[in-house]
Amino acid sequence: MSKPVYENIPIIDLSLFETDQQTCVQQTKDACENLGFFYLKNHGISQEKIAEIFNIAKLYFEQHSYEEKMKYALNEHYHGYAESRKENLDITRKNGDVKESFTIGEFNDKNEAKTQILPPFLKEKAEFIAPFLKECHSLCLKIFQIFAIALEIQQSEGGMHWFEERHRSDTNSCMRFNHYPPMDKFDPEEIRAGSHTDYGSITLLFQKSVGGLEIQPPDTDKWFPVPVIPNHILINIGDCFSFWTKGKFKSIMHRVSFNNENFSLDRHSIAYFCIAGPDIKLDPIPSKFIPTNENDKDEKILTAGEHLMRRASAAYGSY
Ligand SMILES: O=C(O)CCC(=O)C(=O)O
Ligand SMILES: [Fe+2]
Repeated sequence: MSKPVYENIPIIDLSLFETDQQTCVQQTKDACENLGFFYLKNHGISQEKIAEIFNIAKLYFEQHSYEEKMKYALNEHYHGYAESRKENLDITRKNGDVKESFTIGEFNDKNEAKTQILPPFLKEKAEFIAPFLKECHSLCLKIFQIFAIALEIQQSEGGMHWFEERHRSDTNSCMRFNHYPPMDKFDPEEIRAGSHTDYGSITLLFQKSVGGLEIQPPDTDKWFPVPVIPNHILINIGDCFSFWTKGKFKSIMHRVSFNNENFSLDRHSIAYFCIAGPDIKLDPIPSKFIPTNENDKDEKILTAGEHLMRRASAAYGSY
């Protein structure tokens, strides 16, 4: 029997930002404080482009041998190809995740990859992939405006542009194609993506037909399925927002598991990880909602780059 669907994942209509900003901001604030996950509709990225990026990812995985893929294995930025079991998102588990992935970093204005050498197949598609990444990034910047308004960051501190400024250029943002191959038999000991929180600021997750994503809402030890809703992007808060808001915005555990219905099916997903510049500090933001106290001064403040590298190296081991 399938598990009940968690019914409280909010759906935010981004067109409200233009027509009823107050409602949009309040709904988003509630979503970030309660669950840290929400669906976005009317987000402005066309379904045709999303279908095309899934198509590119699928062809990349299908049309290249293991040896060919490994020529572009993960580099020092953790960009590139990661074979099945390479990543182990839940470091308490023995076996790695049953998935292969390809991570693409930022492009320059000439649509050239800045952080890696792309395999010829993806390089040929850069005219499509680079603007798609930029569109994802612009959507994230718009979401950050909503967050800054929600947190009432003072004009003198940067106001609604506070988070945007920290994600302007030369960030560690990246897009990851995930391919979860089918299993011959259902084995409850295996997992497609171990339980984890995301390391960056926010993640845009594009899901497609086959589900399996589950979340663990705050203060529970239960897992709830996150259904795929066509034409909606799933947004989740990453660790950096939890640091910036002292836990007010939730970065919650999620995983992709096998179940009796999906173990024999191929699964594809695409994540855009929006990550701040490497030197951006993760200290509490100037907001009346985030109290500061004397002890804050004694705490070692991480940068976004330090946090990312710690978590990525734990999950991937050596590159
Ligand atoms: O594939 C998915 O649905 C989720 C993947 C995920 O959580 C991640 O890559 O951080
Ligand atoms: Fe994740």
